[in-house]
Amino acid sequence: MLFAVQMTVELPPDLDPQVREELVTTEKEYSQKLQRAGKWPHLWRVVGEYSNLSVFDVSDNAELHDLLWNLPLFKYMHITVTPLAPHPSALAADRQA
Ligand SMILES: O=C(O)CC1=CCC(=O)O1
Repeated sequence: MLFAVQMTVELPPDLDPQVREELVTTEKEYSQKLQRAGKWPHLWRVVGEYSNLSVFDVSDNAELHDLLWNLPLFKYMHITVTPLAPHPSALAADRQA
């Protein structure tokens, strides 16, 4: 199942810089592990915002929930999830859900 997920990061301005660095580093490691596993096939920056637009390829809602819940930056994110279905006019196979 494919889901479009937008994650907008809102770190507290007074967050300790070292904590911030550790969070960003562990977030990168976590996301790259999932990208290599094929669970997170698209990760795009939303231009001009501390936000990304991602596509997840997971078995079900529960798997997506677990992956998002375990994001190191989860508690500093506003997340919206959009379930995707195949579009009848889509040509590219990788655009099918
Ligand atoms: O920078 C972001 O958009 C948050 C994020 C998600 C995966 C990652 O590496 O950073």
